[in-house]
Amino acid sequence: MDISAVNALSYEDFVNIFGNVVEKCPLITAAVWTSRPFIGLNALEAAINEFIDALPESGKEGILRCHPDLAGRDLHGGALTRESREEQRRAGLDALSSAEASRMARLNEEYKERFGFPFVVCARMNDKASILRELSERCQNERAAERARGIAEVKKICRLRLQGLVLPDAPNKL
Ligand SMILES: NC(=O)N[C@H]1NC(=O)NC1=O
Repeated sequence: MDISAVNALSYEDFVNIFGNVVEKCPLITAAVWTSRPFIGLNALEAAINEFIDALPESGKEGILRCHPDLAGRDLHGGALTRESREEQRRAGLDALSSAEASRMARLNEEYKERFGFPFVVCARMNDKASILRELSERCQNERAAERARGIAEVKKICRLRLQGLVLPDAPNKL
């Protein structure tokens, strides 16, 4: 779909198509519909990022809490969104050894216990080894730094999901 097709969508269709670019947060999509017309994919992404940045810290934590654990119960129970399942599969998280799976589960719990929100990382820019390493390192951070880091990862996930739905902006004709 190109950007003019995106701009022509009703809000119902817009939310149906883009409602999960931020995991389980269709409210964000519904809010940015008002900012149409978008001049391109980057403008749509910028509107989403601005909305997120304007939220109070509790709202940002709320976004993080909408994310499923990586390699967690939802992956094994088949309860993930289509997008999350595909991202976790590509990173190899559906094929962990039992040692890797128990390490991931233990670190995820430790992280949630410490911060009160789940560990979020852009799985498509990682593999299982880098995810485990990062999870272990980030458990040592301060809460505010982790909140900001998690939101930065949400934005990366969002960009890749948007790119899967919208054609890239045409290069500038100078
Ligand atoms: N917890 C977490 O990072 N989940 C997300 N990461 C990602 O790439 N897809 C997700 O659902």
